[in-house]
Amino acid sequence: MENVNVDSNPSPADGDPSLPAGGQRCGLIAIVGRPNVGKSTLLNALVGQKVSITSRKAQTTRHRITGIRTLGDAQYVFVDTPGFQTRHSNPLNRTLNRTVLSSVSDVDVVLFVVEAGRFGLDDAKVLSLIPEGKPAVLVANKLDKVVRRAELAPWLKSMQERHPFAEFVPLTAKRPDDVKRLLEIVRPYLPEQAWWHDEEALTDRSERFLASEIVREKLFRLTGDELPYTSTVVIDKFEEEGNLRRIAATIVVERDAHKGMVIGDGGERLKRIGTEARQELEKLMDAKVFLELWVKVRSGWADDEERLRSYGYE
Ligand SMILES: Nc1nc2c(ncn2[C@@H]2O[C@H](COP(=O)(O)OP(=O)(O)OP(=O)(O)O)[C@@H](O)[C@H]2O)c(=O)[nH]1
Repeated sequence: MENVNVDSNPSPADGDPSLPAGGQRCGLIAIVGRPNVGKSTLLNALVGQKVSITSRKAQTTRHRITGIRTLGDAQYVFVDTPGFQTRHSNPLNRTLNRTVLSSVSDVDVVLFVVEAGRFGLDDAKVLSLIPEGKPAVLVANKLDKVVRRAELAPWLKSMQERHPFAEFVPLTAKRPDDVKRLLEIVRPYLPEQAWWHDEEALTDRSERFLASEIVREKLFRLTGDELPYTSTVVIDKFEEEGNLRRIAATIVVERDAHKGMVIGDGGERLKRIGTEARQELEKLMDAKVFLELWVKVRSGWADDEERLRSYGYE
């Protein structure tokens, strides 16, 4: 498996207390809220193109980093809160919610997202999981949909009574100026400490890593249980030309029979893997993606480097 290290900087947990902060700020941020309030939209806007859905930090094994944004002296590290489930209340979800509680406790600040002017039972359930002592920012999203702005003031006041929020930010996640303002508001809540990630690691290399992970995800999803997990994806080429990414990847399998599984009848399956991966990468990278996929048998001799198909040229 390709081993791309997206985190070349030591983390605080790696233990270098002498590392000078140099006026830098860095912290973990969780974005929580019931489904459909706009969390993904907000996250994408907050991190811009520097999305890294896969990297992990040693000191936050309970979190998956969903994105990182470095702006001025501050590095914002956005993390997942696994299992933040409100749709169904069953014993499993209740257990998950307890996990969430502890994972929310680790972060420096929580962005609690609701739709401006609305607060329902689902919102209340999520809010109840945020510990009182944790700095929480009320993000009242979809402000553009609020017709009567005058009614927002009393609503904000009622929200103030529900929870000791540190900040109240009505905004439209789709408006860049609003998102920039939110970053400025969050900045003081990030502890003064050295960045955990270097800026370079967040751009090209993490996109490269992202590409291999997305192809891998599609590969396993579309082949089901048939394909052994020893199969891997290697990125052979990753080129950036403005708003275009040219990516060539090789799916490496153990046996000829596995190769057949990946390719499928008449190349159908490989084609789907390529198409789905390309579409998702385009969304994540906010760029046009040309993706070429090859399949190679690791121990094979005859098919080495055989180019099977290329996709993305439309
Ligand atoms: N009008 C408007 N629509 C928005 C805004 N932010 C998000 N949306 C829309 O709201 C819908 C839900 O957005 P998502 O970002 O998928 O919401 P989510 O909270 O991540 O949803 P889940 O993944 O279900 O938890 C999408 O159709 C978005 O386009 C906003 O500021 N204004």
